[in-house]
Amino acid sequence: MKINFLTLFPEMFQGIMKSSIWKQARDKGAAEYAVTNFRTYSDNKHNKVDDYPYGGGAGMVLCAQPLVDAVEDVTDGDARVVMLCPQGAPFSQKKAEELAKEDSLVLVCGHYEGYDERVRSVVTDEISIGDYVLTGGELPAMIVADSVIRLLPGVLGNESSAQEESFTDGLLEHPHYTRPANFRGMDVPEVLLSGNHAYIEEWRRKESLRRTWERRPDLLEGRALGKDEQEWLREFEEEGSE
Ligand SMILES: C[S@@+](CC[C@H](N)C(=O)[O-])C[C@H]1O[C@@H](n2cnc3c(N)ncnc32)[C@H](O)[C@@H]1O
Repeated sequence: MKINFLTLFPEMFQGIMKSSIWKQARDKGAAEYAVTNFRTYSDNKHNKVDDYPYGGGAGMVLCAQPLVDAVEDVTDGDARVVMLCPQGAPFSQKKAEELAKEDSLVLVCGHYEGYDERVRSVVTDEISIGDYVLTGGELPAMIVADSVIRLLPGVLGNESSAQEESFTDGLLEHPHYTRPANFRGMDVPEVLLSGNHAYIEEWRRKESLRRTWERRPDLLEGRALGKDEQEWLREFEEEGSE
């Protein structure tokens, strides 16, 4: 299996690749590793990979361009492209077993406030390692890779075998967008370009609820819903049944 890590911090992977099961897997020819700094794909003259969020707010957002170009360059068409993200599906042994059957895996490590929403256009899977927020996707990528590597045939040998962030207020965070306003035909929602902070705030609360309803309905169990939230939930349910 070839595992390619896309990261802004390649040095974080140096130790682990030379250690323990990771080293054994490589020595046995079961796993091959590549670590790619996606900053090298930036088409910005200063190699910038992040920008301010449309609609305002704290933190920086990873731009779509360098990441999408990097994914497209390192994949051979068949690779599973895994985005490490607190909003992804909870990681499990079952998922590790599924990934271990692949020949090629790309693990995308985010940073800052996360990704421009349009990075998702080149991603096949989104994985969260738990309901907490880490600084970057490097440790989660190592966790995912580690659980997969040890399942590869022959590797184990004789061994028997803050305020708006996700979960803070019980919901997943709303989608993010940064420049450009149109990326490969995908537009930033109009409201984020309006400059109207009240509308933007309302859109974010609603999309935060929608995302939670869509992805983690368990988080809504027992939640004391506000009047507007009840209304939005009815709206989502109606849209879903159309
Ligand atoms: C500070 S986090 C961004 C969190 C995002 N603003 C949110 O609230 O959903 C930066 C990066 O760390 C990684 N990360 C943080 N927590 C993670 C988790 N629980 N599972 C997987 N990746 C995580 C992701 O790659 C993410 O893009």
